[in-house]
Amino acid sequence: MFKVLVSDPISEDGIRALLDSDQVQVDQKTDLSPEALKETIPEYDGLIVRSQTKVTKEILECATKLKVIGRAGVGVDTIDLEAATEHGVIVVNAPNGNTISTCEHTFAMLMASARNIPQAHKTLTEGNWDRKTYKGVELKGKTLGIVGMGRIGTEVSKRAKAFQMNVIGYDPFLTEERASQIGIQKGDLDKIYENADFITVHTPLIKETHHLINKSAFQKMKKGVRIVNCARGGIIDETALLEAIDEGIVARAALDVFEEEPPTDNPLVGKPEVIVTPHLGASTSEAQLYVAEDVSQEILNILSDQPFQNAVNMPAVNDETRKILEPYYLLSEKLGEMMIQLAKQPPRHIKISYAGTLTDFNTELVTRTFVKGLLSHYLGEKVNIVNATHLAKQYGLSYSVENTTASLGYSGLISVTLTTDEGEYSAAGTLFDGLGPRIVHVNQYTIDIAPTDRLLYIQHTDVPGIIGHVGSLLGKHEINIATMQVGRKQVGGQAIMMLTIDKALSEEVLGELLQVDHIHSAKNIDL
Ligand SMILES: NC(=O)C1=CN([C@@H]2O[C@H](COP(=O)(O)OP(=O)(O)OC[C@H]3O[C@@H](n4cnc5c(N)ncnc54)[C@H](O)[C@@H]3O)[C@@H](O)[C@H]2O)C=CC1
Ligand SMILES: O=C(O)CCC(=O)C(=O)O
Repeated sequence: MFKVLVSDPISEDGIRALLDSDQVQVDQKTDLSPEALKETIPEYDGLIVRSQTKVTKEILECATKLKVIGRAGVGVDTIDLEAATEHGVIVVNAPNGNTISTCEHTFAMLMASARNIPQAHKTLTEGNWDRKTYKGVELKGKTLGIVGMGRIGTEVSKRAKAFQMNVIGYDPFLTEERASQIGIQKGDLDKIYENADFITVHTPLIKETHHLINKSAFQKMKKGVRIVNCARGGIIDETALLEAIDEGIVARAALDVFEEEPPTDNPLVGKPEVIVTPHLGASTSEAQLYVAEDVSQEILNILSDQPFQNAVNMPAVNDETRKILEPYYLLSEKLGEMMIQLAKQPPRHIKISYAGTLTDFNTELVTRTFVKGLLSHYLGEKVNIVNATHLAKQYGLSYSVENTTASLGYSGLISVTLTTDEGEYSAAGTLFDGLGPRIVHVNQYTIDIAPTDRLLYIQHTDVPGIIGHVGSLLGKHEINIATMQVGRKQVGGQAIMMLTIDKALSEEVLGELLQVDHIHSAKNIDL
């Protein structure tokens, strides 16, 4: 039975799939302090949060069983992603469920700022009938600048078009073609600042977007611009915004989000030119239902080892690709385990080449599985496909991946080279129809062996009688040989022998083997 903790208020109907599952016990504890969360988190396999719970490094360090964090929303800036990845915890979000609600809230803020609705409401409820102060502006014919043309930005642009606004969008991924499909102009920040009567931001809060709208940006804007932020506090520099309002550059600001939430002593809150809402963009019944349904389903999928879509620290693989690649996961993991045991020094670099049909797919998970196999031999269960490449980096182990045409006649081939300070180790594997994974090259010798539990790897000179010696020595020690493969590059030259055996050789037996003339090394390989 898996245990999932819901630590923020989430739609109960939305988590129905989890509540009804007989594989999962759900605990809803929405008033935990960070200390209390640290104490309780070790019990849980899954955690569902909105933006209230801050999933910090310290909490993740205590989360010894945690496999997945579900963010019922888009922004994952309240989760320490690096720490989650390091601890092998998959983070999934619900990127689509609150798009419309947030877009509609943005539009409500835009219109409220055009017509001074909250300010007018306030004066009237205070007993004043003031029609002069609150003269507004029309949207029709005005220019709206949208910074961030992702899901929400795009929906905002559609609604702005319906209001007959001119829209200029800026996004590093916005092409001319897409802009013209949506019916907007593609611009850059300067074009937006120069032309926009309204500006709305819809980017994530990341290093590049922190204080994206700053003092110098405000200096370039049209006098009387109205600005909306329903994305994240911190995209707009609040100090610079305050100055720009005081200087008369910004006529109105409408903010749903703040650098500090809830805002304390924030001079923007209460300023007559500023409309504020307490991070309500996604607060509709519909959005809360959708995001809770989406993360619940993802959590169920992850806990039951089914495909999932919205991991932010893992690549998504569709069902069809997964079916094709799944057998290669086992092969690549075994290759990784084998190669780390073959290497005599710590690896510095891994080069993975994919050939044949594998080049048609996103093989990132195959790569991660290889790295997992390689690391887990020494690091054990703490390594998984979420943190494998991250951990590799921590150990100074770099990797590169390439697609090649050198499939050597196999339908799909994975070739790997490990570089160490004292040389390279290589291996390649494929899938044989009906036979499953096979290792077909080791250190440039051609062989054909299934990566089963226990292998014996021998390097020797190609002379008559070696196979007999090995066979009788293992027989003497009652070690059964299941299969044996010999690979050589030329007659009488260096050769390798790989055996599938039923039990590992003790140090003594390995020692005896090394006494045999022409045997240079022998090694148990545990897979
Ligand atoms: N107020 C609220 O309650 C809610 C806020 N949000 C926030 O809204 C924001 C946008 O959400 P979505 O549209 O779903 O995300 P999205 O990922 O679909 O779109 C974000 C876009 O920003 C673009 N971008 C990144 N850096 C940029 C830069 N420097 N300049 C211009 N564009 C840049 C990206 O290319 C991407 O297209 C996020 O920060 C999210 O957390 C989302 C839902 C609710
Ligand atoms: O959970 C919420 O209401 C916040 C939503 C949000 O900001 C997001 O999805 O990024």
